[in-house]
Formats: sequence, C-alpha cells, structure tokens
Amino acid sequence: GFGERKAKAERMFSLMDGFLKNDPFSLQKDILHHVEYTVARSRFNFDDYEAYQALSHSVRDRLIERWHDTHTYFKRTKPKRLYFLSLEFLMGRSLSNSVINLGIQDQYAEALSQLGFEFDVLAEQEGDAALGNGGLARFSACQMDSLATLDYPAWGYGLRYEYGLFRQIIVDGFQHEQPDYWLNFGNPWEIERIHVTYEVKFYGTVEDVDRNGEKHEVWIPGETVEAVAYDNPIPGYGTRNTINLRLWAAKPSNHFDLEAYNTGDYINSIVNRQRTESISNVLYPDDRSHQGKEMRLKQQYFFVSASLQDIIRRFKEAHNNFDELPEKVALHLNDTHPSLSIAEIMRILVDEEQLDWNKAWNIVCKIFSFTTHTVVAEGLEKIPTDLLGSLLPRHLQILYKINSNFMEELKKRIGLDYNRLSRMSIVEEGAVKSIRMANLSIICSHTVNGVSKLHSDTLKMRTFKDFYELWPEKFQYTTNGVTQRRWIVVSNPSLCALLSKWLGTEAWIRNADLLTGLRDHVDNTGFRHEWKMVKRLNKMRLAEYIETMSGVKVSLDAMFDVQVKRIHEYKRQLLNIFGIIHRYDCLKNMDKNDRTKVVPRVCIIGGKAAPGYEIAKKIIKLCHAVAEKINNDADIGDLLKLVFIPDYNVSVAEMVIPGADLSQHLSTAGHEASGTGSMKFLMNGCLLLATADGSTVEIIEEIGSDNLFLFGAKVQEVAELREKGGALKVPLQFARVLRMVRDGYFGDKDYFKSLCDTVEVGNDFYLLGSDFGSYLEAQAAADKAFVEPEKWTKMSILSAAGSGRFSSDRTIREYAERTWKIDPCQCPF
Ligand SMILES: NC(=O)[C@H]1O[C@H](CO)[C@@H](O)[C@H](O)[C@H]1O
Repeated sequence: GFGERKAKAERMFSLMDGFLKNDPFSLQKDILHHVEYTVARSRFNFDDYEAYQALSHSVRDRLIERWHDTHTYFKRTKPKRLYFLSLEFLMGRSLSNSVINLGIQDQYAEALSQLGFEFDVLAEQEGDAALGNGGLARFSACQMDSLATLDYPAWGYGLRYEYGLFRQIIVDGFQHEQPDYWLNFGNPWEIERIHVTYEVKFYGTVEDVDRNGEKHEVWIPGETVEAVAYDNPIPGYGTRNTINLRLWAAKPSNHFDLEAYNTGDYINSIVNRQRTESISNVLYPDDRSHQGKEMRLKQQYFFVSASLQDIIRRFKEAHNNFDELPEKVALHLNDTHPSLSIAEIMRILVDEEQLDWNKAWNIVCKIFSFTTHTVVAEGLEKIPTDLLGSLLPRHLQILYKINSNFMEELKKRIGLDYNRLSRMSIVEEGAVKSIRMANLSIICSHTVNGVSKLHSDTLKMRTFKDFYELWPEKFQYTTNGVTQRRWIVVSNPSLCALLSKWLGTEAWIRNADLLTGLRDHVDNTGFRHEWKMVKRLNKMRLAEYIETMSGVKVSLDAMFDVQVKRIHEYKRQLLNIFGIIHRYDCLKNMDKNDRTKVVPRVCIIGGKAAPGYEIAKKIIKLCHAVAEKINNDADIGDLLKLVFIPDYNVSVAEMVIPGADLSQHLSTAGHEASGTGSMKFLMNGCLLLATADGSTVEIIEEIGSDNLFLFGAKVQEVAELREKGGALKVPLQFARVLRMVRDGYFGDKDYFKSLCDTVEVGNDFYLLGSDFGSYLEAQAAADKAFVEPEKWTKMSILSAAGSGRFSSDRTIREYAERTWKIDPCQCPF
C-alpha cells in the first residue's frame, strides 16, 4: 500500500546521501571510483584514455541525476512536450560542453590537477559523435542545447548509427573514406535502455478484415526488427533541466533463429541477424538528397516507428483521450527525412487505436510542424511507390488515401486546374511513380518553416508557390541559430573570459542579445588590445594544429582566411581556389618591391565531399595540387600559404573558428538556405566575405554592410545572368586562371578537365566567372582593411556585438512561441 511504498522510498533515499557533491574532493573520489569499478583499472596505474573514461562517467552520474529530476518533474506537471524528429544529430564531443553546462568546470579542473591530470588533455581523448552530415545535423544539436537551457519540455529522437560520418583521409591529395567506428571503446554519454524496445515491421501484405461489420486493414509484416533505445542526457546551461536525446538501434527481434539452428543453418541465422542490425549501421554520407535507396527508407521508417510508438505510449500513460494529443504533443519534422511519421501515426491511430479516419486526420494535422532546409526542388525527397509498396504496403495505402482526400478538397478550392493539381499531388506520376515527401509534409503540417528570411521568400515565390497561395498562413521563417555555449564558451575560453569581463556579467551566455554591449567599448583602445590578444592566442593554437596536420609552418601575422563546410559546387570552394591561384599568379608577376605591400595570407579550406560526388572530390584534389605548388615556392615564402584541413568535423571547427580572421561564404545567391557556419565565425569576431545569400542577408541587417565584405550577383539577378549563358562576360583574370588549370600548371590536366568544364563560359551554372570580378574586389577590400589593425578590430568587435540574434536560443524561443506553442517548464529541485 501507500505506507509501504513511502517507507520503501524513504529507505531508498536514506541509502543515498543526497545529491552528488561537486567540490574537488568529492569529484576526485568519484573519478577514482570509476577508475576502479567502471574502467576496472587500478587507481595507481591508468592512462589518459582511462582517466578520460572515468572522468566522463563521473560527469554522466551528475547528468543522470538531473535527467531523473527533470523527467520526474515533467511527468508530474504534464506540460505540452515537443518531439524533435531528426535523422541527423552532429553532437561532436560531450565532456567539455557537459561540465560547462553543469557549471562545475573549475571544480573538475582543480580536482584533476591535484591528481596530476589536465582537463584539456583528457578532453582531447574523446571522439566526435558524428551522427550527421553538415549544417542540418549541427542545427539539430544546437537546438537541443537551447531547448534544454531554456527549460522547454522537449525530446530529440534519431538513429544511433554504429558508424558515424566517414573519416576523411587524404592520400596524395585525394579524399578517401574510412569507417568511423566511434563506438569502438564504448560511449560513456549514452545509457542503453534494454527495457525500452519496440517492434518495427517491414514488408508483408495488408489484409482486409471484417470487424463488427466494418472493413479494417490489417498489416501482416514479412519481417520484424526490434528497436532498442539509447538515451543521451542533454544538460541545459545554468538550469537543472537535462532533457533527452533518444537514439534507436536495430536488433533482430528473435535473437536466435531456433529453426535455422535445428536445420543446422546456423550461419544463415547469424547472417539474418546482421542484416537486421545493419539498419542502424551507417549514416548516409551524402548532404544532398537520396532517391530510392531501400536501406535509407528502412532507416527513416525504423526511427519514426519506434519514436511514435514511444511517444504514444508515454501519452497514453498520462491521458486516455486522443483529443488531448494536440494540447500535449508537438511533433517537429526536421526536413522530410522523418515525414513517414505522418503515415505511421495514422496507421497507429486508425489500425491500432481504432480511431475513425477523419478524427485521426484532424488530430494529426494539429500536431505536426515542418522545417525544410532545401532551396531547390531537385533536392526534395521522393520515394518510388514500388519501393514503398513492397517495404511498407500499409503506409502506401494510407498515403494514397491522404492524397485522394486532399485532391478532393483542392478541387473544391481551385477547381479543375489539372497542372496545379498534379503539381500539388503527393503522388508524382511519370517515369518513376513517387511520393513527394515535401508535399506530404506541407499538407499535414500546421506550420512550414524556412531557415532564413530569403529562404522562406524563395519557398513562397518558387519552390512551394502553389501551397503558399493555398495556405499563406502556414508559411513562416525562423532563422537558424547556433549555441554560444559550444561556439564561444567551449571552443573559445579566452574570448569567453574577455566578454564576461567587459560586459561585466556572464549573463550573455544565456542571453546573447547582451553582446550588443560590446558596442559601448569598441572605441576603448585597451579593450581592442585585449581583443587582438585573444585572436592571436587562438591563431597560435590553430597554427600549431596546421603544422602538426600538414607540416606547413604559417606566420601569425598573416591573415587567416578560412572556408570550412561540406564541399559542394553551389558553395563554390572552386571560386576560393581560383582566387588563390590568381593571387599567386599576381605575386609571381609582381615586382619584388611591390611585394612588401602585399598582405600575407594563410588560406585554410576544409570539408568532406560525399563519397559519390566526383566533382567535389576533384575540387579537393585541385586544392592540394595548388597548395603543393604554392607552399613549396620559396620565392613566395610566407606571403601566401594554402592548407587543406582534413577530416573537418565539430571538434576541428571548435579549433579553427576562433583562430580565423576572415571566413568565406561564397554560395551563388539563392542556393544556401541559411548557412550556420557564418554565425559561429561572427560570434568569434571573424569577419565575413560573402554573397547576399541565406542568413547572410540578416547578418548584414544586424552588423551593417560596412562590417563585412560583400560581393556577387544578388538572388534576383541570378536567373537573368543564367539566361545570358555563353554571352555572359567573365573577367580576363578568370579566363587566365582557368587556362592555367586546363594547361596542367598544377598537374593532372586530364583529371581536372571535367572540373574546368563545369565553369566554362556558357556552362557555368553557379556563376563563378561572372562573380569573379566583384569577388576579387571584395578580397582587395579585405586586404586593405587588414593592414589597419584598429579598423579591422573594430569591425571584428562589431561583428560579435551583432551576433546575438543568431543564437539558437532566439531560434528556439521563436519556434516555441510561434510554431510549437510550448512553454518553459523548469525543474525546481
Ligand atoms: N544541409 C544543410 O546543411 C541545410 O541545412 C542547414 C541548416 O538549416 C542550412 O544552414 C543549409 O543552408 C542547408 O543547406
């Protein structure tokens, strides 16, 4: 009875001497406890990696404590919850971020130094959790940090890939992909939930059955797989709230195939087992969309089915009427990768919970919201109906029914405009009959978000014009953001200290708008001096890393000019490389005396190319070929260096971004939905050289166009320029550089031919040639500003001062208030 339970609870509590203490001595005890009993090494003999493991487990204990309290409080107060569904989360490392968000960094540093260890050295032992490709994936991770910090009752759901994004190995200038087996020595930041498992079905047939005189569909699966939950506590900064990122791993449903065993087909039973587990094996390494890959579709359905079964179970524990679902649950689709959830929740509500179709549909349309991260229609996901019909026969039926109901509604609204009807249909007829996942997501979501103002305008005017004209109220934009905890406090501690000193508070860490206070100090020479010292310190760290990675020694007096992001033709790394070739060519032909006036540059490029993306791989090779030439040209010396940083990931970004003077964001206007790298550079006082694309348009509004270097065609000019095709004028400098590459000046002329063809006049879809002139002017303007250190430093300070708007805290608050309609729910104990 209650009395017994109360007595048991008091006894349980009395056995624990309250919350874990965070004084250095208690921390030391806990670390050594884990050395002995978790890592199982003698406390008198363990190395840095084992110390890292023990340290991490002691931090994990403190996360779990807060995780329990937070979820106990959520359970008690039953707030409306957000479920953020994303197939990718680029979390990076957890140790530093966790101790900083727990507010016990200093205590840990003290505890470790007394044990003879350095926190930063142990932190370097951790591998990245690289469960994603690029911007979209890191966007999810930054959102989770802000959701926790702002006390929103939220969960993230995704896949626990056995292999994260491939390791990029460069051999002779060529990218090679190596498996990223990040779970090699276990992962202290996750908790396997052996009791949280769900069956996920695939293949099979759908039978019509009669139930009380009514026809019902029953799905008879051909294969079932078990989904097991792995929880990753996400601590907020300056709050006790610690939310959950639940990632699913696939396990064979019947761990042992007795029949195969009895028939001696033992090997096959293991093979089946492995085939099943392979669903959550590997992240698809392509930042572009994937059409028609069965395993990719299996991954998408596997994670949404497990997530929705888990969400519905949790809802039913506290509620017994699905009419309450929209008041208690917000489901967010991070791009179309999780959009099968629409068909899956309809299946659960209609087939399993026996709700009437229309009742279920009305509920479902109140709980979904959608963010698209794509600009161009070609990038929108489509699933061939053949593939879907064989893998998920019941879902195809449901999607056809959703579409036919929608088409009926639409005809009433727009009449028999067949072109428009077929454009808006979820089903695309044609050579490969397919399901348009974006149309499905828009039709079922109450809100459709673009990730920047320009992006949203493009969606309204072009990509989703038909839907915008039908439902203008659904379309809005919530400009992306990045978390200042990871991108300043974790990655740039010296800047963090400087900001708190001159702003006179640490409150900016939870409220980035306070960074505008830096404007009050921009004319203070003392402040500018300290600002320069912080940048130099970070440049020293980056220079050491460059020398270690590439053997190239770089001068700290040079401008560190950085372009780091996935390699993509639209991101125009080739424009950067052509600019460097031009700069080299000018230096070589320059009178020695004039060279004294040249601004020395260290050009740093980094990023992974999707394994099957040949042109992107050729860009990486050309970068190495040009670097080979320039860096070994004694005549040029320190005036120009080019370095390719291999295996660019979150941890490398944390080291590169603080050390950059200038960062480049060169996408052809109208192609980058937002871009988030630019926001991280801005927060670290790095000046931008960019096109007016994506979120850069809003950055200009915040910091003023005289604090960055703009160039290139505006979005409204691009189509017209493309029209011109072969008649397009390109500067001589561009033709000369192209000729140099074509003639083999950097070797491998045959290999680079197809790359050169992509930017040949008349074929230059991303307009590198026609933008080259203004690009060189912007570069010259950057050189001119750099030789005036006080001017440059002011621009750098004003960049950081205007970066507050690009905190993911602002992004999340806007989503919470305008899209998800959820309120903060802070755990009081
Ligand atoms: N794949 C991506 O990175 C996409 O999502 C990111 C996050 O919204 C955007 O910043 C980026 O422009 C877009 O290409």
